[in-house]
Amino acid sequence: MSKIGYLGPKGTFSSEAVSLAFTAGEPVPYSTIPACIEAVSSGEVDYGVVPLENTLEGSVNLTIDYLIHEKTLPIVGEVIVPIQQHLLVHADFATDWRSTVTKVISHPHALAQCYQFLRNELPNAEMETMSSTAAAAQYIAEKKDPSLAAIAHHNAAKEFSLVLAKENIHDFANNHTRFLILHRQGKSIKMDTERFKTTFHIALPQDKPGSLHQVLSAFSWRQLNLSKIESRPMKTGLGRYFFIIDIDHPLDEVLLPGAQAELEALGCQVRILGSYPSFEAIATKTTSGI
Ligand SMILES: O=C(O)C(=O)C[C@]1(C(=O)O)C=C[C@@H](O)C=C1
Repeated sequence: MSKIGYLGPKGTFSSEAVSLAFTAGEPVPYSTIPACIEAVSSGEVDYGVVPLENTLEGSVNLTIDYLIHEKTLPIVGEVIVPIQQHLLVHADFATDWRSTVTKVISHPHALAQCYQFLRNELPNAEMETMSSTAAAAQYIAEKKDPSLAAIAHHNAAKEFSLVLAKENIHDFANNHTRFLILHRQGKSIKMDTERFKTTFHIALPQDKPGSLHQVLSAFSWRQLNLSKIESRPMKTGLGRYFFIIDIDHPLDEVLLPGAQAELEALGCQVRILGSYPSFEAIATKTTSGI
């Protein structure tokens, strides 16, 4: 049975992504995203599921940078998960949370996704970050303190016997996170989807005017649709960036190799990070409206 690493503990959105992407396998929790990527790289687990991008908060830079600068692993799939954030408190203090809660704990992305809610409903509460939403839930369950609340998935409430003091507290209804599935040898996985993507990592030649324009033309005249362009610092000096480009197309024998050859002829360094199925999950629990 395959082992699947994810950002734990049980009850995170990453663990939800694992159960949506895999019908079988043994999920293995890690306390950080780099630890999960390292476990895939060393062969401790077969697959890793890591968050990459959220519709409200943008990229998870830690994932991108670790994958590019530390351990480059093939991307073999992606799963897009609807994100519904809830305010969790200990069951003994479920009714008075508005007057008792002075600290809200969660993953930084989750706190940011609920910024307006926190400003309006708990304007004086302090925010504290933790490694994951479920780690925050576990912490407040252990502390059993009326001044503490966590923001997390409803599975975390179930896992740590907490109650949902307020449901669906994310500021915008269209809240989704993209998770990447990694495998050391690039072993592909089957997903129930028609959509395939290929991700290129591109380093432009230094200080050449119009290089980015030329890169984009290599895709545009081939009518290849790009679903994301991300620039991240190369960490070698100010103004030096690399690009991660997602193309809405599987790796074929003509179009993408042609685009790659054209980019290399322009002096770019190109790596294909993966060509993979993209599965979009639907919400498992209905929203009560925001
Ligand atoms: O803390 C979790 O539950 C995670 O899986 C991490 C994470 C993230 O990195 O953005 C994943 C999805 C949500 O956007 C909030 C947090």
